[in-house]
Amino acid sequence: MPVPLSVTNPKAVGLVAAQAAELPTQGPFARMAQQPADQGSTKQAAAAAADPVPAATASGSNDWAVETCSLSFSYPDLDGRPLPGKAAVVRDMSIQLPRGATCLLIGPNGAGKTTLLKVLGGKHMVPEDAVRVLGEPPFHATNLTSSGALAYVGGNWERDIAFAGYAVPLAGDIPASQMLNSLPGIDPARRDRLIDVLDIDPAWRMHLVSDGQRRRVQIAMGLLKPFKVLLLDEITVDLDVLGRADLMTFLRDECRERGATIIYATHIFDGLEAWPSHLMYVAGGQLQVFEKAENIPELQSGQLLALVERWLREEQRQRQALAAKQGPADGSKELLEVASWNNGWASGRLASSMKLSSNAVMRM
Ligand SMILES: Nc1ncnc2c1ncn2[C@@H]1O[C@H](COP(=O)(O)OP(=O)(O)OP(=O)(O)O)[C@@H](O)[C@H]1O
Repeated sequence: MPVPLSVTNPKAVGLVAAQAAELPTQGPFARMAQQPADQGSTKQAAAAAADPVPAATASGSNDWAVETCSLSFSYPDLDGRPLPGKAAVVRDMSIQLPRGATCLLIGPNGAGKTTLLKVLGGKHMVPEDAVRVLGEPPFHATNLTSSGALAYVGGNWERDIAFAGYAVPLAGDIPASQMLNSLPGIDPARRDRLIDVLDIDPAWRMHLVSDGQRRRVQIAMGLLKPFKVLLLDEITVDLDVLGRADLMTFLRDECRERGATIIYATHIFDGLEAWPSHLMYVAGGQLQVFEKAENIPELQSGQLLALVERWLREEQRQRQALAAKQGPADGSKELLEVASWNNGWASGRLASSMKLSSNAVMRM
C-alpha cells in the first residue's frame, strides 16, 4: 500500500532513500524517491547562522533547540502527489537555533512562514533527518508535543462546521475558568500568572467574548504547559497594545529564565526591537536571512520596521520583474490536464473543484 509521505525532500537528503528501500510500496512517493535529485535547486539555503555552526548533519544532536537540514516541503494533493505546477512551499532550508533563543520569523504573505512553523511543530511529515527539535524529529517523536515540550499556537480558534459554515469561532457557552482548569497537571501558579499577564476574567463566557478576549484565552491555553520550544504564528493580531506588550515580556522572560526557545512569526513590528535574539527572513519559501540580533544594526537603532519594509519592497520588486519576464500565467495547459470534479462534501459544503483547484484530484 502506498505510504502517504508528503513530498518533502526531492533530493533524497537524510533518510528518504533508506525509508523508500524499507517500505514495500509502489506508490507515487516511491517513484518520486527514485527520481534523480533536482539539480536546479541544489543551492543550499544560506544559513548564515548566528553562531559558527557545525556542518548541518541533523545527527540527532541535542545541542540545538531547532535544527533543519536542507528542509523542503510541498503540500501534497489528495492523490499524494505535489500540487501540479506549484513550487515547494519550503525550499532547501538549513538553520540551527540555540536554546534560549527568541527568533522573529519575518516574510511577505505566502512566504511559507506558517508552513515552516507547522513542519517544525510536527504537523506535517518530513524525513526524520530534515528537522530536529530538541534533538528529535517532531513529527515522529510524538512525545514532544504530547508532553507540551513542543508547542504550536497559531490560527484562530475556529472550525468548519457542517451546514454552519467555514471558520466558525469557538463560541460554546463555556466559562473561561472552566477551559483554563480543564488541563490536568497544570501548575496553578503558572495558570494564575497567565491569567494575570493576559488580563483574563475567568468569568468570561466564550460565546459572549470579543475576538481579542477569545484570543487571550486561546493563548493562555496554549501556554499553560511549560514549553521548551514554542512556535507562535501571529497570535497577537487581536490583542490591544497593552496585552501584546505584556505577553511579549512574559515570553521573553520564559526564554531568559527557563531557557525556552521561541520562534514567532509576525507582521507587527512596533516595539519589538529589543525582543528577538535572532531574526529570520524568508521569501518565496527560501531562507534569506538568519542572523543574530546583535549583528543587525537596525535593531540597535530601533528601525526594525524600516528594515522589514526594505526587505519586502526588494522581494516585491524581484517578484514583479520575474513575472514581467515570464509573461502572464497561461492556465490552458492545466485546464487540459486537470479535470473538474465534484469531490463530495467537505465541511458541509459541496467541494466542487474549479479549474486549477487543489480539489481536482482526477488528472487526465
Ligand atoms: N493546505 C495547503 N495546501 C496547499 N497549499 C497551501 C496550503 N497552505 C498554504 N499553502 C500555500 O503555501 C504557500 C505558503 O503559505 P503560508 O501560509 O505558509 O505562508 P505565510 O508566509 O504564513 O503567509 P501569511 O503571512 O499570509 O500568513 C502559499 O502559496 C499558500 O497558498
